[in-house]
Amino acid sequence: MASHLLDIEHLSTYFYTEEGTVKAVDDVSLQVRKGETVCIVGESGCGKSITAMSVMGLIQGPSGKVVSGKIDLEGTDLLKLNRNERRVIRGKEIGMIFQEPMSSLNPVLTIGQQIMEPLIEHLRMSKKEARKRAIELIEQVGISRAEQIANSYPHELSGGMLQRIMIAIAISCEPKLLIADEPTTALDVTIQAQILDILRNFREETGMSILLITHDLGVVAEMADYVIVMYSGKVVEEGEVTELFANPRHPYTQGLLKAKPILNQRQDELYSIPGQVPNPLDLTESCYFHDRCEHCLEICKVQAPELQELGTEQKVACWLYEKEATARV
Ligand SMILES: Nc1ncnc2c1ncn2[C@@H]1O[C@H](COP(=O)(O)OP(=O)(O)OP(=O)(O)O)[C@@H](O)[C@H]1O
Repeated sequence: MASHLLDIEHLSTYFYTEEGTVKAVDDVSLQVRKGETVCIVGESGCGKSITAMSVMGLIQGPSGKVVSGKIDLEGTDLLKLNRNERRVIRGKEIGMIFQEPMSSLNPVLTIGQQIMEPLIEHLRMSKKEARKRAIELIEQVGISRAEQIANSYPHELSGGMLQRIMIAIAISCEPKLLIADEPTTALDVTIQAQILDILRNFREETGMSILLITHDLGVVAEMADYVIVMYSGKVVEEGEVTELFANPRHPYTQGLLKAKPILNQRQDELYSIPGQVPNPLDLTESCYFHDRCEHCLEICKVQAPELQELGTEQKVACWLYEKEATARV
């Protein structure tokens, strides 16, 4: 079995607001193996982005804080590094692509300058070398007229092109891990497929790992080896993609899969999970999904279930499987 590149253990990240404490990420553990794509899925507000921002060291204090846990990248606990060491890891070992490329690019620098920056800083390239590599990277992400694009400013490019440029920047130093937070959400489906192709090809060529955050199960089906389902800051189910899609155990995962449109099949009404994600300031000791769950038991209303292993590599936090889980121990 391939070894872990990223090992997150019991991570908790909170926001201390005037209204109370938001446990955005609450005791989350997850692993990403070398060369593997792990997808984190869940509805808006489940803690997917804050998990990624915690790995990147981008949680904004003083209100936001990683309160406990370990984020281990190939033996280095990132939470023990100082700001400068973290910045080096961020550009060189871990690349990140955000949902909105426009807000991550600098409007007054050319595309070429922005791709050159990490090459000069982290790989110590000369300006000339960095410029040459920047042009190659622009070509590598499928943009023609690379020279001309390098001299353009962000506002001159389309959303799909900007997202490709973000990928070029993120992969420029050949990171071991690429974190992509909803990288295709703002794009139309054709461009979305092209962007996913670029990521997949690059993964195959370099053997990097990808941590991909999405609410789109179509993207998960295309990209993931392993899936983590989050709900209200917690992992509620996880497993190999084929196993999880074939046999989803948690009622939340089942609902997400039911809500996914099926290709070539006309559905008169798309299913959506009834109710909403609970207010993070109003969480009790219950299973957070209980009031949206068709299978709610009495215990679900008073006690949250632990994440338990079920069979090969699937884990679920749900009282419905308690007997099955203990029987296997
Ligand atoms: N700066 C902040 N201050 C207070 N609460 C925050 C802050 N940032 C995020 N949160 C809260 O943390 C929780 C998790 O947010 P997160 O952005 O990780 O969700 P998400 O699953 O990525 O959703 P989305 O798909 O909408 O980005 C949410 O309840 C959110 O309101």
